[in-house]
Amino acid sequence: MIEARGLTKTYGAKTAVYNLSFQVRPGSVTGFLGPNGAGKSTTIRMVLGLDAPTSGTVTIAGRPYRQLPNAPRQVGALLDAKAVHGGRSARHHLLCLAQLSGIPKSRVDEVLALVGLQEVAGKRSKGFSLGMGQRLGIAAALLGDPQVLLFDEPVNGLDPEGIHWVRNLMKRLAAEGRTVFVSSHLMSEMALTADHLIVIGRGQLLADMSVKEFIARNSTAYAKVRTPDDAEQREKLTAALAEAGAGVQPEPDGALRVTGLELPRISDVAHGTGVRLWELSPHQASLEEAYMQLTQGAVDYRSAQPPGWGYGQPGQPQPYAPQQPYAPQQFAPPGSFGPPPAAAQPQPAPPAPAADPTAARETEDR
Ligand SMILES: Nc1ncnc2c1ncn2[C@@H]1O[C@H](COP(=O)(O)OP(=O)(O)OP(=O)(O)O)[C@@H](O)[C@H]1O
Repeated sequence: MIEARGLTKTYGAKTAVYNLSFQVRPGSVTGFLGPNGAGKSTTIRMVLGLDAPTSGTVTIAGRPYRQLPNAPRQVGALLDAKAVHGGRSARHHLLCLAQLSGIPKSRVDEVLALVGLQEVAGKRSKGFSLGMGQRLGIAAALLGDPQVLLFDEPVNGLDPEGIHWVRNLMKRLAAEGRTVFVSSHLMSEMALTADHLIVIGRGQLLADMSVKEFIARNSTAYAKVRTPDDAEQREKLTAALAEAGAGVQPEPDGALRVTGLELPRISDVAHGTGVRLWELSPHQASLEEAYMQLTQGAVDYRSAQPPGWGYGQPGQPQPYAPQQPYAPQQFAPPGSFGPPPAAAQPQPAPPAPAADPTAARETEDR
């Protein structure tokens, strides 16, 4: 198990991670999510003893990484797949690592086979594609047959077959009772791979719960209602639904997104106003939508998108919206067809978040 308690890391005036406490348990895949600059890599580096916490602790099996006896056989990590001596072959690279950690040579061919690199094992890794480099990094992480595995963006650069392979590998490792901690930006992939999520924003914990609970808490179920293609009918129904207490938003495809009323009630209202329905279907947000909802106030870098794009309410401008203060653990109650989660209430400001995303990184500890 990995356990962080009050983990904090500052670089000069910059607080990268603040008071983070969580546990990563064996037997499941735990996804580690957060917008760019949230502090994921810094956290992983502290778990691995590569950065020292400013305060707080993080342990693996009860000890800080640096105090673990024979750490490479207990903990495997993929951090930066490019951090390989390009002049060495894949086999040579793994042999060097094995030798340094007292791992038998025979294990090298085992992991090469496991990641599907046997045929190119004698080739210099500088000629490797991004995907092959990722596989080599994963092979290195598995070398010591460790119980605890950390993967920072493991599917980066992999093709669909590779992504599928990594997904199954993570699940298999967890099913063997290992602790698997994976950071990723690919929500759709995390939804398929992870059992549990730890989400951070601006260095602070936003959520620590199962994927299912995360989606239920951070998204609002809604009904999609489609009338015949007739503006008058649609307006009539919109007015009647609003009068019955529903929230109604037009969707880009002409349908209506209705919250706050159960499906039978929507049907009754439509019937009462004499509007025919061509569609009345329940919808639940995806992990990606739930994640966007939760982290919208914790992103440092936001790109311009046309209004109506993404999960926000159609018509409300997304681009250049002022950053909302975010409220860790503030959720709309789970439930069907409720109103959209209330905007996060202002919280005490997190300590010294980066105001200027273009500010140069300090190089301390790197
Ligand atoms: N050595 C350093 N010196 C100064 N600031 C740093 C250093 N390392 C990280 N930071 C800052 O700490 C914050 C967290 O960075 P970190 O790389 O941990 O985020 P991340 O969640 O891994 O981001 P990404 O998803 O973009 O990889 C960022 O604002 C980053 O600029």
